[in-house]
Amino acid sequence: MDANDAPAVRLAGVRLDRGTRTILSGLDLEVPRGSITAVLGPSGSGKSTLLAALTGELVPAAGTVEVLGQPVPRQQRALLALRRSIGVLLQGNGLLTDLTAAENIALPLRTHTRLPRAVIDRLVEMKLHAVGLRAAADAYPRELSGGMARRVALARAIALDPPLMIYDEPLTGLDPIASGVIINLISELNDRLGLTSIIVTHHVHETLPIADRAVVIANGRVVYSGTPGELQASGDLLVQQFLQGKPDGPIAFDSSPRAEAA
Ligand SMILES: Nc1ncnc2c1ncn2[C@@H]1O[C@H](COP(=O)(O)OP(=O)(O)OP(=O)(O)O)[C@@H](O)[C@H]1O
Repeated sequence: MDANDAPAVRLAGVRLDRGTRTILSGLDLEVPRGSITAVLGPSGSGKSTLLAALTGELVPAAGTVEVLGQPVPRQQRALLALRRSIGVLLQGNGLLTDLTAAENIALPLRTHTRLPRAVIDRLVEMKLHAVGLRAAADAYPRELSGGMARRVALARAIALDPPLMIYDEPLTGLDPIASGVIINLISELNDRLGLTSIIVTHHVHETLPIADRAVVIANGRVVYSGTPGELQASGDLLVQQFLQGKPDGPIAFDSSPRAEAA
């Protein structure tokens, strides 16, 4: 299969350990190109661990992880090249406080390209425009609302035009209006720029409307993978417990595998 026809992400028989503990096992997943996939699951279920396997931070204990048509490399240079194709929006935004919004967005372009200053300035302007924040170019992060800061972080994550976007809890700490803006932006950027997006989140009800696929992980494995519509209709007790946020059911309230192993 041509690398461009391959799914954006493919996991086959993957097991992920942290130290001697198995966090997730039996992972078989495909994320189609162009899609938005919501990765859901209770706290401590291993969502961030799954993301770490996609970016090569965590080497699987078993199985294969392919991203953008190639196995995640172990060799440092090849890994860095792959990481440039993955835009990551982290929970804390990660903006540098002594740089303006525009300078924050320019940073990956300055670090990873040799483009002339004028071209970088133009690209930064385009990215700010893409997130609806052209007027905030010269503002420092402390001068921005939580929602605006998240949009600047998003503009920085797309600075190098990565084909794959990973969002780790993009709505955490935002009010409902700002959440709506971010979730619409994620959907719009995915469609307009032809990206593939993976959103790890607790915010099930805000995220499912823009998702093409949903994956639920709990108790160390994938308990659901399919469309959001089928997810809501699923009779699976684990899935229902998670969707309804009930403490009692097949997901242990403290779902950490450490508790299970104890
Ligand atoms: N670097 C690490 N070393 C050891 N254990 C870890 C490490 N990172 C995570 N874990 C453990 O792996 C398990 C899964 O954690 P992970 O952060 O992947 O879950 P999560 O679903 O992303 O949780 P949350 O929704 O709370 O962010 C947890 O029990 C956690 O304590």
